Amino acid sequence: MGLAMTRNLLKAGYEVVVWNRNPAKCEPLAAEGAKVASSPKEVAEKATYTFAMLSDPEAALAVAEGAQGVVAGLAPGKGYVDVSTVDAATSQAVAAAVRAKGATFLEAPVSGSKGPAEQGKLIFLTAGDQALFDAVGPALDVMGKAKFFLGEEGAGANMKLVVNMVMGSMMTSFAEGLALADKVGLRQSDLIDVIGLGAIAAPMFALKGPAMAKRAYAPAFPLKHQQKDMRLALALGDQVAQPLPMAAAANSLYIDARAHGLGDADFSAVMEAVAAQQQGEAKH
Ligand SMILES: NC(=O)C1=CN([C@@H]2O[C@H](COP(=O)(O)OP(=O)(O)OC[C@H]3O[C@@H](n4cnc5c(N)ncnc54)[C@H](OP(=O)(O)O)[C@@H]3O)[C@@H](O)[C@H]2O)C=CC1
Ligand SMILES: O=CC(=O)O
Repeated sequence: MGLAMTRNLLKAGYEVVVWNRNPAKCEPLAAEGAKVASSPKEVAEKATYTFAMLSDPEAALAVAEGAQGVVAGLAPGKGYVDVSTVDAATSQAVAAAVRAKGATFLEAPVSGSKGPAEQGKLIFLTAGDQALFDAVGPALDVMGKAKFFLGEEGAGANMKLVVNMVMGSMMTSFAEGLALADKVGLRQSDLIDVIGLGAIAAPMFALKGPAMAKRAYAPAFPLKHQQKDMRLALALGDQVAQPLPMAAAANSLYIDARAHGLGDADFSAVMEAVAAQQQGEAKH
């Protein structure tokens, strides 16, 4: 995600300084004009606005608050925009550390996958310092097709988790539908067409369905990240005493798929966990 988003900033003429834990991943961006820093701290020292796109809460905290982290390089007049999908508590902790340095903070998780990231069509779900939202608005417009400012930090993270909880449950339901159709002798391609013509049509089903029918899962949104989002959404439900039985059932399928080595496959590979359950039943 970070690679595609940075490419769009470079194409739009922004001067960009990049860092990645595995430095080899910076090489294509360096070839396209980005400068490479040796730490997140150096990025924050060199840039006015620092963006982070990281896997999970642990990574977000390490990169923000580590000895060579972003916060160490911040100063008044600078801003930090974290576009990773994390929970509200992580975002709030980072916001406090950023503000203690006199800088501003915006959480801005994105909806939309690898394709929208490449096409500059992400949806930003932001919250935090509105002045920073206004300042980086033109850059968000380069990377995305829409941006929402939702209030205090935590609101963007919560919105993202709710959206991805719905998406994750939709995907498991779709996988079960494909499996059931196949078991009763229906063509999965017919099911995809029928769903696509009716009120439950969704771009996700049209995009992922044909590959799922072939049991092919080239990664766009890694399954391990979808499972992380289900886990964080369920924790959010616990915090506010909102039962989420559908999401809990879906999460157990993602956990199953992860345990079977599918964490780096696309999240549609949850189909394999559904299929494995079918085979398990057949043996009994
Ligand atoms: N892919 C998608 O379709 C979408 C993803 N997202 C969210 O965006 C985020 C990134 O997703 P994506 O790009 O797909 O994920 P990747 O797994 O491809 O990238 C994760 C990034 O986090 C870095 N990282 C992980 N742990 C650490 C750490 N401890 N310290 C420093 N860096 C670390 C990785 O570095 P390294 O390269 O060194 O491993 C890598 O740069 C996730 O939060 C995901 O949920 C949101 C919308 C869509
Ligand atoms: O977080 C994933 C997405 O597709 O959005």
